[in-house]
Amino acid sequence: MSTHAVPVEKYHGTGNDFLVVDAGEGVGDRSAFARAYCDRETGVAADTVDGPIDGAGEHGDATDDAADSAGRRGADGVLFLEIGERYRPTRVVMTLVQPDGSTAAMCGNGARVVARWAHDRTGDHEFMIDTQAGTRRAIVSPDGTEVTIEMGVPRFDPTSVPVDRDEPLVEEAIEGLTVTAVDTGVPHAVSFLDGGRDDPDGIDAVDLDAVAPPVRHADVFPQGANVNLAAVVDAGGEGEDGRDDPAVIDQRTFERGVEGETRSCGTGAVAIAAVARRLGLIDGDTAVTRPPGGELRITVPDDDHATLTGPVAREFSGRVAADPR
Ligand SMILES: N[C@H](CCC[C@H](N)C(=O)O)C(=O)O
Repeated sequence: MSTHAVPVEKYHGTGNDFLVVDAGEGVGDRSAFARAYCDRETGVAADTVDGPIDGAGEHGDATDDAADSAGRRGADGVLFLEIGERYRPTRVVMTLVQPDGSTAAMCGNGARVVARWAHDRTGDHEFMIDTQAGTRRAIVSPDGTEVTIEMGVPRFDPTSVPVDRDEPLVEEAIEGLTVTAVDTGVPHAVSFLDGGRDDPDGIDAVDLDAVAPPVRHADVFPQGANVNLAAVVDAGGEGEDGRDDPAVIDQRTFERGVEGETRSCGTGAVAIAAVARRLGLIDGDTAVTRPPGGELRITVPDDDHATLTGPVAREFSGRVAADPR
């Protein structure tokens, strides 16, 4: 059993918040670490860590932070990162361990946080992020506050998601929701409803914590699924200047591994845009999704990789015990 202290940094992307730990810090039981420190009632907060860590600023130094998730105790996961600065561009191997102790192959907002963390360390603006779903290129904006990730091509085929079907699962009734299944690095079920956030009977009227678990655990998803509710607010398409205006889509996501709703989900945003495009619900191939924690910009060109863009903010740093027991 190891009792040494481990430097941690907290970041969030549109309210999807993560602890970042250097993989070389020797955390033995990563699942136990994530279960303890991600807990929303007893997990880590700026005032519970010993800090700040060397060269990483003071507690609460994230003056760029706009979302109201800053200061929330716990996190949506722990990113264990290994940075390879001898490569050009710099590579980062990313492993996301979730609050239930499981590992997710990919995480869009997590990857955005990874790029910002690597930017804060190196000053570089381009990175290759190695995930269990493949290598993803990341670009950090000139001022460091926004990150774009190349997300791969969304896949509907049953083997990729996976779904227990011979054909893609499209607009099928699953446990009370009408669902389309897509792989954006992790499995997603997407259900479009009629009303957006402004509609009193729209997506915010749904009790997601009640509706999502039966879909998340449905037999048709052998590895489970993240469950998204979406509503098209504006279909986008050609604007007055002849260029495509992005579609606007309200988003809510119940995440596997968190086993609850998160303030934002990047792979979910890409899944929603890809399904909207496939079902002909939006006119162009660009969309803005509006999860509770902010706004994400997505492109889903036909037969090409999708992209995900949005803000990332740094919350605080400090040290926690490697073994939380
Ligand atoms: N929040 C993440 C998704 C994590 C995926 C994970 N919840 C799973 O599939 O088990 C995102 O921004 O894409």
